[in-house]
Amino acid sequence: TGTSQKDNDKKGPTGIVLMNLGGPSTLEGVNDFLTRLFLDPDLIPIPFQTRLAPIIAKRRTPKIQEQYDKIGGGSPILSWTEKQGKAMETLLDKINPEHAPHKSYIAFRYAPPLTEDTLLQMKKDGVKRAVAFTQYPQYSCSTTGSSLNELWRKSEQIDPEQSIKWSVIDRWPTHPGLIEAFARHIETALKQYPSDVKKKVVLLFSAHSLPMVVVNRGDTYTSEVAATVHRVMERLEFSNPYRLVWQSQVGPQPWMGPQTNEAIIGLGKKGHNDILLVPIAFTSDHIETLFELDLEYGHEAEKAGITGLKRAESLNDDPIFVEAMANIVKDHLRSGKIMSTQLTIRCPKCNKEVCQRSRDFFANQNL
Ligand SMILES: C=CC1=C(C)c2cc3[nH]c(cc4nc(cc5[nH]c(cc1n2)c(C)c5CCC(=O)O)C(CCC(=O)O)=C4C)c(C)c3C=C
Ligand SMILES: [Fe+2]
Ligand SMILES: [Fe+2]
Repeated sequence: TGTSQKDNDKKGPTGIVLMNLGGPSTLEGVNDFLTRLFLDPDLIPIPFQTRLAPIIAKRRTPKIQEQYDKIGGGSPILSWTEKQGKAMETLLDKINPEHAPHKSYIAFRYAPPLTEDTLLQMKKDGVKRAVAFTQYPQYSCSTTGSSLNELWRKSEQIDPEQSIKWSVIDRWPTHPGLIEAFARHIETALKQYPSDVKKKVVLLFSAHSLPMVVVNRGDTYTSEVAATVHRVMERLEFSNPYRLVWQSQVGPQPWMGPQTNEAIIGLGKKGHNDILLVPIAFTSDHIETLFELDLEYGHEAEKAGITGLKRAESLNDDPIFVEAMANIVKDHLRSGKIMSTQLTIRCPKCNKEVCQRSRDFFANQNL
């Protein structure tokens, strides 16, 4: 009929918004990146935040600039995300023609492209249906929760008429494609060890740590990371000894442990010379893999006499991983669900109701 033809004309592409923390592409971008990060109460609540955040960021900038300098002058996360998005989009048009054309967008929380710029671009492109697809496989209020809250706030400003209908993929810690990609990267890395030590290599899964105050208010991140690890080990038929450890804690308060660097040294003391680090909570390379794991811990291990420390490659633009991304989106779009899960409940001690707020926003959408 005439009406449905008109509706089709107005349809526009299906927008797939890849949400992540982001990183500074250049050294000049480090201060802005850190300022946005320390301004985020969903990540770090600080008293007098708007006044103190720029001061803390400025003080920390030289140290972090030095780290980005050592990994090539900036974070590679934007270029990896662009590659992943383009490849996913092409694949989706093939495997999911009923929602074609798909168009991928990026919304970083602390570095360009920021949520507001992406929303403006989506309106320009005539997007009416969009999926907020977190790039953190495991949910945390401090990461995906923060990104969803930002999307909620900026949508109210930029799209008050709600011309874009949203749905959310908020976690995918045990997706078979993700597990397969991790498992293959581990198998590839294990081949670099001599055949007589291969079975003895300790797989040290390493995830970004979380402050214990966040863990203790019921954040699901740590258990979802453990779920990923368990599935990967199942897929590998528990071929090697393994542990889950936590890296990159900042500041003096208690964080989830054991710490990755202490675990490496501890294993060394017990006579384990062959250790494979597996970054398990972030899919692309970033400062934590390239600087902290490779350079910093690599150096510490060397000093302790450990000669067999290696790292599994990040998933980056691995076709198996990109296929997993496309399948996650396809299954989600076909399910007709507004949230990929309904697990995002109010944090018992989270006064800001960060998770609840984003759920209410998306639950009110009529797809
Ligand atoms: C799944 C990943 C991450 C979780 C969980 C996470 C929680 C978290 N982080 C901070 C504080 C900082 N994080 C910083 C950098 C940073 N964080 C992640 C990932 C997670 N963070 C990444 C990938 C990066 C680096 C980006 C890159 O390009 O490499 C920083 C800035 C760097 C620094 O100053 O050391 C801070 C600060 C908290 C407090 C937190 C949980 C509440
Ligand atoms: Fe972090
Ligand atoms: Fe919360």
